[in-house]
Amino acid sequence: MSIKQLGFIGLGLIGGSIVKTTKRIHPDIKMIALSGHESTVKQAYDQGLIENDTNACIEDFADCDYIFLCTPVQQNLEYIEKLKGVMKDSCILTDVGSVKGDIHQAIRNMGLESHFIGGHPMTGSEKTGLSNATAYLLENAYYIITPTTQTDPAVVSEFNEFIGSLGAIPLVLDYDSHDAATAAISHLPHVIAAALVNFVKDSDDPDETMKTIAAGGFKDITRIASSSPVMWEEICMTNKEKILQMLDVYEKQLSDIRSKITDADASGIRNFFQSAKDYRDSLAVAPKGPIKTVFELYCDLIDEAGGIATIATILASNNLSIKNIGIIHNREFEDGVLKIEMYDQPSYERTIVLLRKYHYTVYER
Ligand SMILES: NC(=O)C1=CN([C@@H]2O[C@H](COP(=O)(O)OP(=O)(O)OC[C@H]3O[C@@H](n4cnc5c(N)ncnc54)[C@H](O)[C@@H]3O)[C@@H](O)[C@H]2O)C=CC1
Ligand SMILES: O=C(O)C(=O)Cc1ccc(O)cc1
Repeated sequence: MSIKQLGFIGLGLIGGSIVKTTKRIHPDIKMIALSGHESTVKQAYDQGLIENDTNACIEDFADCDYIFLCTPVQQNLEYIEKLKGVMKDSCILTDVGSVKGDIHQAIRNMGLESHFIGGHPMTGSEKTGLSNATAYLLENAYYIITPTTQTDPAVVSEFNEFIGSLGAIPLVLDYDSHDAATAAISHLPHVIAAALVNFVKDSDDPDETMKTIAAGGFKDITRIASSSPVMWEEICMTNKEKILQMLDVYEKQLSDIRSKITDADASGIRNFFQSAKDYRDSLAVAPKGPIKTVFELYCDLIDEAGGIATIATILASNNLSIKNIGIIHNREFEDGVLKIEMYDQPSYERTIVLLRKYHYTVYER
């Protein structure tokens, strides 16, 4: 399918980032949008991103090839019925919501299964709004895709291709596995971060000693507590069962370490931290299983003529073939960094050792 027009309902951090990325990579694709605040639509128009300068009405979405629902998850559900009578036959409705079970249920209720592919970019931040959206937010992020049983595989493949063209890594999962996995690695951590912040707030003294001395560790683990309360309210309301299951298991973990501390079980305590450290340290290593493995590293480029050529020569003279190389700017390396992709794990590891030997700063991801 050649994509001519995309529609966006919601133009915040995620919707805005997809629009900005699409504009960067596919400048000929036309985009229209409606948003909670009309001023956001005007801003996007002024930035040359979308065609409309005031909120689009639902009927305007009739010519779209894909419509992206990019509002908080419960709001997304409300647009399905409105769009049903408007979408053209070949249109695919998709969403970026953090929970997939509810929207799949709503799609089934509406009889729209052959017209829907769920989506969830595993990237973002605690910030909100179009002003924080970037044309690089999706870069190298897994983008989970949850087709229905009735989505034509060819249509899923085209959608995967489009998502891949934006620099993200499409990964197909069923919606139930998605909701279980995200409850563990995203929803529960947000609950824990907020609980920890509330705990410190309630425990602090009138001089706010805890707040004053809070160091990097506390700030690292609680950054996501600054996320949108509306968004997290809606996620907890729609993934309730799975979040509760994960909370039960997590409470058991807390109670286990509590017992070890009570019993002064030194080796038990050490094992608790060692096992967490080993697993946490392994997160940087390339993923296993069905998840696509990408052997990418990032390297600060010395600001001089021939900087890339020097690195390419070092690698070539050591028989290391580069799969892909280029300067990128993304959310993590805003000032730009050299991204080098290798073909396999051994050459990835040798490249790191070699570049460090030549005093380059190398980041493993
Ligand atoms: N924030 C993050 O890091 C991530 C968020 N998501 C999902 O993306 C979706 C959007 O989140 P963000 O972009 O972060 O939020 P945001 O707060 O930055 O943007 C939300 C957008 O939806 C609009 N909106 C809200 N209610 C609306 C309504 N009833 N009608 C029309 N527009 C409405 C707002 O005006 C705004 O443009 C959510 O479903 C969230 O679960 C997915 C991945 C990461
Ligand atoms: O800020 C972070 O690190 C996040 O975890 C962002 C995030 C929030 C919600 C999602 O569904 C996916 C990613």
